[in-house]
Amino acid sequence: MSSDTRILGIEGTAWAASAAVYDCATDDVVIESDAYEPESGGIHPREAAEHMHEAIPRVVETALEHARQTHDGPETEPPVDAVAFSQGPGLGPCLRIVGTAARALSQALEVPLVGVNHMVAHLEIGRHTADFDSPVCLNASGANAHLLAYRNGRYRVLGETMDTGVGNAIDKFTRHVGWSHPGGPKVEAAAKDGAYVDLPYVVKGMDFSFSGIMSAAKQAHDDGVPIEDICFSLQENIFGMLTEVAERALSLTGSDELVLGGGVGQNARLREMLETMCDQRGADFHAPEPRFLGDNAGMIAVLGAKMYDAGDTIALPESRVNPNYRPDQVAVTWRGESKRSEDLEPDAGRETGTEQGAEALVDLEPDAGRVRKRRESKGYRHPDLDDRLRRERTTLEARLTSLARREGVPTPVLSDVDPLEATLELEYVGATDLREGLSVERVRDVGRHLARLHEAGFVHGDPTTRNVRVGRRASDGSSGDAPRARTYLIDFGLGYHTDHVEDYAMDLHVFDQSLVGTAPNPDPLRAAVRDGYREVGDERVLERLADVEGRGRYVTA
Ligand SMILES: C[C@@H](O)[C@H](NC(=O)OP(=O)(O)OC[C@H]1O[C@@H](n2cnc3c(N)ncnc32)[C@H](O)[C@@H]1O)C(=O)O
Ligand SMILES: Nc1ncnc2c1ncn2[C@@H]1O[C@H](COP(=O)(O)OP(=O)(O)OP(=O)(O)O)[C@@H](O)[C@H]1O
Ligand SMILES: [Fe+2]
Repeated sequence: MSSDTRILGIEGTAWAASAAVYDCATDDVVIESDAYEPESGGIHPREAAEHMHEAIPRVVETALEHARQTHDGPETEPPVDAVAFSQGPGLGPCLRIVGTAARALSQALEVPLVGVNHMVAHLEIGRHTADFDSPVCLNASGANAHLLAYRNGRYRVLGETMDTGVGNAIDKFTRHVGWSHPGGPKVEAAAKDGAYVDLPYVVKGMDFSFSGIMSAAKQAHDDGVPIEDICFSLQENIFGMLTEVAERALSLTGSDELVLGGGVGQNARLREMLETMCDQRGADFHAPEPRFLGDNAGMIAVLGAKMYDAGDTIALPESRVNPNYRPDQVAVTWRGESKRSEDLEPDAGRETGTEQGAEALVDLEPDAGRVRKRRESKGYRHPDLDDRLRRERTTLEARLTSLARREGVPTPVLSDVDPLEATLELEYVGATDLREGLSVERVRDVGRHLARLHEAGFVHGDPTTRNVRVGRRASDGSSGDAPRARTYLIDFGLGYHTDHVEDYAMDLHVFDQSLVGTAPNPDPLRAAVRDGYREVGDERVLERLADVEGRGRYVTA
């Protein structure tokens, strides 16, 4: 940033009472923090609030003192241009103390207030320190875990945890085994001497869930499995899941930049996996220095400065805190024209040669009417897990692709499968991916197709706009009045049999998120998916979908 803006930032959403001064001219960030460490158990909201009450005035005073000393204007001038604070998400009692302190300071110093979304700050600090243009952001913090990408003035949630945040999941396990909070660093240390044991691994499109793996880990501990092995395997699976969905997000958006944010981002194994994944696919990876990863006011001050420079300040009546403030609720005012393009553009579809998906390399041979798909070994994954996933998914893809066609859903005909080599040979279908050919009619078809699968008792598992092929091949010579082109579902490797309404709703939710993440005007498309689904499927699934979407997952547990 080229301005000479100076901002005081205040953070206190859960455990870190923190204040910082950011000076745009020098790009210096000075942070003063005081951590709350629970005597036993996890974070108690009331105790955390008491900590904020005590520590916030102290850290703010230290930061302000620094601001005064480094201020070279007249003494009558305030030492900073604005006060930025974490407005949410976080623990209500903590947020209110921070909000009150920020309002008081802004009045005393006679400078404006800037209300910062803590999650957006976790990702903007990485974009700032990396100087990336339009990265995909993986936020791995205590109370949250999600993938975000910028599109049309907002950070869109491409994928997220379906239950607890990643740090909280780990902390609950360590509480179960009697270790003190926070557990993440202890798991990291114990994992150094561990060996791999099988644990659940759950991703659904770009969403994921930790409840299954955490119960299995607790059970393994109760059954006497060595703690080092559990810690090692927890890291391999949990971070493997996060890395896999991050790769899927890169593939879906066509971005070649990834940034990491959040307290769990301090974990060296997670960073190593993300780095390896990005290397393997030719993308750039950046993790900010550790002081910017865990909760800290530096990230609040830096984003506060960008917002202030964009004129994004708030009046007192708008300054109420919001414990459930979602990142996609923030109107992004501070991102000008980007160097490459306003929005992320997916890779243009190549119709011959080799296509790199998130999981596989696909050789396209449209003239021969076939494709060969090979699930490549992933260097970031533990070899045992890698073998297991590649085999399981290849077998499932073969089985469910055929099963779906028997249920009347267009899919490629399978000509060969080799689970050991993780390869498939399939019919070449469609003319382009749905991503390049979105229309209301086509997504309505997808709604019908998904309903047919669900009526037959299974889910696709990863129904994104890239996993739908549309249109005829040019050689079909179809024109104007010809029957409407078909809409094919491909890539069933994450599918599974289930009779749970929740799983069906999640399947729709995954498709919905891919529309929101990639379509310029998603709302009519989202309505059409539901219309198509309603024609064939069960209304209860749509009701559950509304429920899935309405769930406030941004609650510190
Ligand atoms: C809403 C806000 O209050 C919340 N903040 C938060 O959760 O604190 P954060 O500093 O981002 O993350 C703390 C988590 O980060 C984990 N953690 C810290 N060091 C770790 C390490 N080396 N390996 C794994 N986890 C680690 C801790 O166990 C803890 O669960 C959030 O951002 O979700
Ligand atoms: N049967 C097919 N006919 C035509 N094109 C195909 C076919 N299968 C795959 N493709 C093309 O290759 C791309 C990648 O294939 P696929 O989705 O199966 O791989 P993947 O690595 O599992 O991808 P991802 O996990 O990113 O969805 C598809 O988006 C599509 O463009
Ligand atoms: Fe955080």
